[in-house]
Amino acid sequence: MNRNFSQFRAPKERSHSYHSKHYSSNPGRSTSINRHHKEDSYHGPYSSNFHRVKDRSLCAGQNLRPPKWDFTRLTPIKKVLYNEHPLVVSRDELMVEEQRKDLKILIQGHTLVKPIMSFEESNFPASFLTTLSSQFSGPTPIQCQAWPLALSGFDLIGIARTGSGKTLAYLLPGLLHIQAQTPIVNHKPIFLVLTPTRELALQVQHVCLEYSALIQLRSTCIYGGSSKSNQIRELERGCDVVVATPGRLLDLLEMRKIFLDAVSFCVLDEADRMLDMGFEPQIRKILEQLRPDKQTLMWSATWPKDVKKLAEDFLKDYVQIYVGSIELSANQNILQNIDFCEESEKSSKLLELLNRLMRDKNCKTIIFCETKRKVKSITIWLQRMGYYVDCIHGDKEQYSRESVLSAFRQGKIVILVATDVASRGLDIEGIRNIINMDFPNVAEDYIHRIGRTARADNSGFAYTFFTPQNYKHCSELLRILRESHQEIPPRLNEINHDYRSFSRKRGREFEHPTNKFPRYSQEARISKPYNGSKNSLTFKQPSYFSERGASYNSHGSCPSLQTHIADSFQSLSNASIQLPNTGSFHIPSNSPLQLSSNTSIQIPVEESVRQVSEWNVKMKLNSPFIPPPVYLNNPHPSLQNPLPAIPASYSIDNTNLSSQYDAITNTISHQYL
Ligand SMILES: Nc1ncnc2c1ncn2[C@@H]1O[C@H](COP(=O)(O)OP(=O)(O)OP(=O)(O)O)[C@@H](O)[C@H]1O
Repeated sequence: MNRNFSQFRAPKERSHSYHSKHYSSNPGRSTSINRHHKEDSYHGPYSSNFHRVKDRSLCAGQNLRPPKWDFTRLTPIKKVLYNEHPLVVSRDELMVEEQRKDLKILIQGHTLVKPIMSFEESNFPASFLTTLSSQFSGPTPIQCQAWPLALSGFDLIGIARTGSGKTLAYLLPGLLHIQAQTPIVNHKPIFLVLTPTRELALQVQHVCLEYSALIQLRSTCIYGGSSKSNQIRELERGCDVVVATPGRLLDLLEMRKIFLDAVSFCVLDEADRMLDMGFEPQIRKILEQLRPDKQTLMWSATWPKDVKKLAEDFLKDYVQIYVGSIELSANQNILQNIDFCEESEKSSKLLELLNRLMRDKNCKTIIFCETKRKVKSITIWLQRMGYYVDCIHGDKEQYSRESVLSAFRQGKIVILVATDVASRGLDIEGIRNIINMDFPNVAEDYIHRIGRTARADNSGFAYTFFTPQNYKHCSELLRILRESHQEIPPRLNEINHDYRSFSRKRGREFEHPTNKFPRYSQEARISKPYNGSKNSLTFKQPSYFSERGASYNSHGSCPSLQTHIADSFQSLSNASIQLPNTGSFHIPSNSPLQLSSNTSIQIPVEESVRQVSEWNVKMKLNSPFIPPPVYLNNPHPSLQNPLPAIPASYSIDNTNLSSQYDAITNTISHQYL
């Protein structure tokens, strides 16, 4: 693209007659445009080569073919809309360099487009400026550089930390781009935003609605899990912007309910995530449907190699903007805590942590887990512990996902347990803490997950349980911590050093020298018959969070959970008792049980009562259960009655065990469960 910067000019004004005819009242708009173009005989690129869907079971987009473009008939795209503000013009190269340095902007490609310093310098329409100024004090660094570049018609790749305002960085130029184009037959969309998740699509649509209404444009959100017919009806009414997830968009394309041949401004938000989720073929199919001369923008907080390939294939002569660092980097306003522990310790550590965090009035927290099953079991467990918590994962119906998110936004829920479906792009006010129950499989996900806190200029906390199974991520984690100027835990350096030297020496999976237990046999169990009884004692190394370890009692409602005694006691037929590493146990030397620290024993209750009667066992709660202040502060009616605390420990002596058991069960289950 050969660009001469003297070409920069304001978007060509539409004639007054056009505006009054087409934009005076939104509802009538599509009809008037249809009328206006009735005589147009070019029916777009789909007219001859569209293949009807024959088999719905085939993967989405299977029947779509790239359109054949007749460039002689295509209306030229007006891409260059930028009019430099006199203040920007007056800054020389040196000043611009300084400015980029201050804002930590790195730019590759066309470096001549200067960043702006204030909303006024953007030359946006007055309605945008008023709204922006009423919400924010000035543009974020990515907005400073991306707005002038996007309005100058460049394809671009924008990489900036989580929560840095990337959504507005692409939405506002996109909306102005629509305004500058010649009106389209049938009110087809001109601006397309693709997002990896439904929640992100809805969120982008929410922001888009606010700004598109200011310039009388219409935006529609197309996403899976909700009614197609409503979305089709919306499309039939005509729209200028479509925010979509790839699967549903391809469905509607195949059904010929949407046509993308007029799209001349396309955004891939969280492109790397879309590839992670296996959407690459779908994205390629969709991009093939768009005009080849369109303007394309890709956005992410991280930029792995496979997305670069996609960019090479679909972007032309593009500019790359990095804010902060070229390497993947986390938001520096997040204080990142790493807790080195065993899998089996996570549950008690989580409780301790939540007890502490929930004392703070500002306590909105997301707990990320690796699997849907784990999300479900932790949610049930925490609900039983009395926390007001709900979850979101891919198995949930869409309406339920949306209602949980809405309750979380409104503060009716203060803890959200989630899979990575919530790790990207979600912008929810007031999230203070992120807990990584499991370290994610890739370091990028760690950055995105913790990026749900400290949005815009706020700060936040991240807590990550780091187990030996995660040691392979040591060096990446170290790099992320260093990049974001965090204090490096000495243990992490140690582990990294050991991991590298051990894996070099052995050429196999690392085992830390201080390992006392077989750390990689997550599900290793030893079952021993107990006195010939068919009930057996089960030694279990992993925590009850382990998916296969979770079991349910005869009522099918209550998970039998190790580690925390409250759950152990309320489970009637199958309970577990954590034997803490405190020496409060007297176990006869001839017992078949040989305990090691962090080992827990799962014993059916009947057996355990009989068994413990022979020993003198003192059982302890791992941490005292103190009702979180959310009960006291929360406006939700079910949470207004403060609950009494459960004592930190219960003693059971070897007399009258059943009645002691009943008493404790009553205290715990009647009050809390
Ligand atoms: N100029 C600005 N000044 C202050 N806050 C802003 C500004 N622009 C946007 N924001 C706010 O910053 C928050 C984060 O914005 P946004 O969701 O666009 O971030 P993001 O960079 O897309 O994050 P992620 O990478 O996590 O998706 C939003 O609440 C948004 O309203």
